[in-house]
Amino acid sequence: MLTDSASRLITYSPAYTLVPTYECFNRCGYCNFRKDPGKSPWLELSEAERILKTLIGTGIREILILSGEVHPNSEKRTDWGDRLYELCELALSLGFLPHTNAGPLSFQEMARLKTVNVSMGLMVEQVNPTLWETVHRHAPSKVPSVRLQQLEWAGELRIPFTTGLLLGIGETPGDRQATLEAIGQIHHRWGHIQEVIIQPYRPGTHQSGEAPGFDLGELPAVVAMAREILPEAVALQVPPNLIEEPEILLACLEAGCRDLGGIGPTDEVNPDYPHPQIERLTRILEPAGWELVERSPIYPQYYDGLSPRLRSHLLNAGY
Ligand SMILES: O=c1nc2n(C[C@H](O)[C@H](O)[C@H](O)CO)c3cc(O)ccc3cc-2c(=O)[nH]1
Ligand SMILES: C[C@H]1O[C@@H](n2cnc3c(N)ncnc32)[C@H](O)[C@@H]1O
Ligand code: MET
Ligand code: SF4
Repeated sequence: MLTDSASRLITYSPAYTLVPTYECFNRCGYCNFRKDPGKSPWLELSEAERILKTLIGTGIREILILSGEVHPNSEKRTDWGDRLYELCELALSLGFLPHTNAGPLSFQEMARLKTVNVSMGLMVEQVNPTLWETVHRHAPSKVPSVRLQQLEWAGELRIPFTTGLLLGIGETPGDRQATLEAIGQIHHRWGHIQEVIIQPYRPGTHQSGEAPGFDLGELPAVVAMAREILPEAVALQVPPNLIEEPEILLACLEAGCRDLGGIGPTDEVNPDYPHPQIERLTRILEPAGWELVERSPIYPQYYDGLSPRLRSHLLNAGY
């Protein structure tokens, strides 16, 4: 049977995650990534350079800068912002394409990081404020209005943006719909949301609290709802390392998911769930008629909006 090859492409970004610091003043109950403030030495530029140089020629092109958060009022906040910027600048200078997710930023911090990132991101998680009484009880960064404000500012700044939902943290199906609608409204205003991650919470071995959990069998239906609510131009992403069952992954693709996110040596957020190898994913997808292809951390429709400098870095990286 001849399939329309264009519609059967699934994208992913060969990525490596650099962590400026694991310290975070928030304590999301489901987080296996965070360390207490002061307990995680910041990544030195010399160490980052050593790591990045080992990645040259390996096919990795995205550098995900994923960070714990220094409190906005902390006297270390400026140094933290500087370190984020310098790590992005270093990655660019070595031929990589940075994508930063460092939690909520001030407008100025975001504007500055825009100059050294081809795209950025932040999960909305959920817009249900009652999660503040449970998993987000000690996480001021997770107040829904704070997260949505970030998406607005990213739109105003014309930053190609990745966001998403975290499922299984106590939300109702209605909350999921409301979160998707909120993201859709902001995209309608600014047109900058390149992709929405539909992320199932999975328990790890380092988290501080519990979360209700999510039945992975429900994931395709949430993907289908997201496809229904969000404009076609907004790609849907699911994390293959958190979906061990090939049947569920394939059902998510049938439901409209077209992207598998950044795939690389380690999932720093969920270290208990290593990313699958591309060969294994190909073995799962191809018999079902899907072709797995590489993409850059910025989706093609946003290339023209890049600064000339970032555009040249994108071209030099082979996109
Ligand atoms: O390996 C991971 N990559 C994660 N990424 C990386 C993401 O898949 C890629 O950086 C983007 O698709 C851009 O290529 C995130 C990026 C964001 O902007 C926001 C949230 C995430 C979450 C994860 C994650 O849990 N694990
Ligand atoms: C980087 C993103 O990873 C998600 N995240 C944080 N902890 C977990 C977990 N245990 N399982 C799945 N996703 C998680 C959050 O949505 C965060 O914003
Ligand atoms: N701390 C940020 C957030 O929760 C970055 C991802 S979590 C490691 O949005
Ligand atoms: S999810 Fe992000 S904000 Fe929450 S504790 Fe972990 S690192 Fe901090």
